[in-house]
Amino acid sequence: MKCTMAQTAEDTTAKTGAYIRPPSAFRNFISRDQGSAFLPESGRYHLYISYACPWACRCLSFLKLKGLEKAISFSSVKTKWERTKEGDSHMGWVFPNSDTEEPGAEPDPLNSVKTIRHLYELASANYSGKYTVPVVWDKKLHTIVSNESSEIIRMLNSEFNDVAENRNLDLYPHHLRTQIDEVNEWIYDKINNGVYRCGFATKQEPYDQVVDGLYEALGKCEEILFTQRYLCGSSLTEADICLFVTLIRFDEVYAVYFKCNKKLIREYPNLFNYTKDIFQIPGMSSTVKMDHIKKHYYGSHPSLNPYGIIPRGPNIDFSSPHDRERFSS
Ligand SMILES: N[C@@H](CCC(=O)N[C@@H](CS)C(=O)NCC(=O)O)C(=O)O
Repeated sequence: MKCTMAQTAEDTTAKTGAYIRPPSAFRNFISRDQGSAFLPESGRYHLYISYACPWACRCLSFLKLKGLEKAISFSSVKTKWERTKEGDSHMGWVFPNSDTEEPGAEPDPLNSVKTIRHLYELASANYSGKYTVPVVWDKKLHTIVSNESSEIIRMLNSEFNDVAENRNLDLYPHHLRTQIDEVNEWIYDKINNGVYRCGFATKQEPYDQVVDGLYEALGKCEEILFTQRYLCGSSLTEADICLFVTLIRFDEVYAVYFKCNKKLIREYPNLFNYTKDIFQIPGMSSTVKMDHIKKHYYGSHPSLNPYGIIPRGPNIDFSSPHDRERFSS
């Protein structure tokens, strides 16, 4: 590690040149169980996201698909990382000063702080990890409940059913759990995190290793999606949302920015049509703000893109027709 305090993504590259993602620190679970410190009450929680961030957009997707917009508020930070404290070189997520400064981003509605870092400092005075989104904030106890997307999506899926408009939608159903866990594991390692490990590698060898694994895994997905509509069969599950957030960013950003250009998603017929299929599920397109995605990645890591130029293309139309209905009975 290059530094121990106020880390950003670029700081988490080991001496070997391989990018290592540190674990999340706030791991409480909102639960319906009696005696839980965090009960799933309507109006109690706020989800802080960045529309650019795939991990945060997993959570936003669950919030939308489950119909939790009235029960859980959410807001997005600005696209580009900025200085989070005077006299400190840390760069991170910041809130705009007004609703009009950057469309889609809002000033902090709860604590009137200027940065996500501030929220972490409010929640824990001696916090020394990364200041990441997503963050689930508890308005009642004035603290962070969780900053781990894989756990936040489980809470949104199962614990808020009393207040969810789509309470019958179960994206992690019992009979598919083993299969979803198994798929998630290699997709996370080789694809979701794989693109970052390609992009943030600082030596050729770790890049070569990861990029090969990434394309093996994409090939495997392409094969699975040749015979079935979704990763775990005929119904949408958590595994699909987790893959989607990476696929939707792939050709627009990762192919160029993270050097994942061996093959584009639009060159895989099944993966490309599948991405459009999920994008077109009601609620999902509102989780994709491509201007936020492009401005963030191309503008927030000066060591990867010193001039911050945003490539013009390819501007894919994910709302165009797809062929996935061929699997409907
Ligand atoms: N394990 C976390 C990872 C979240 C994460 O890495 N978020 C990135 C944005 S895509 C972030 O906020 N990075 C801030 C930084 O690196 O300082 C999760 O899945 O929730």
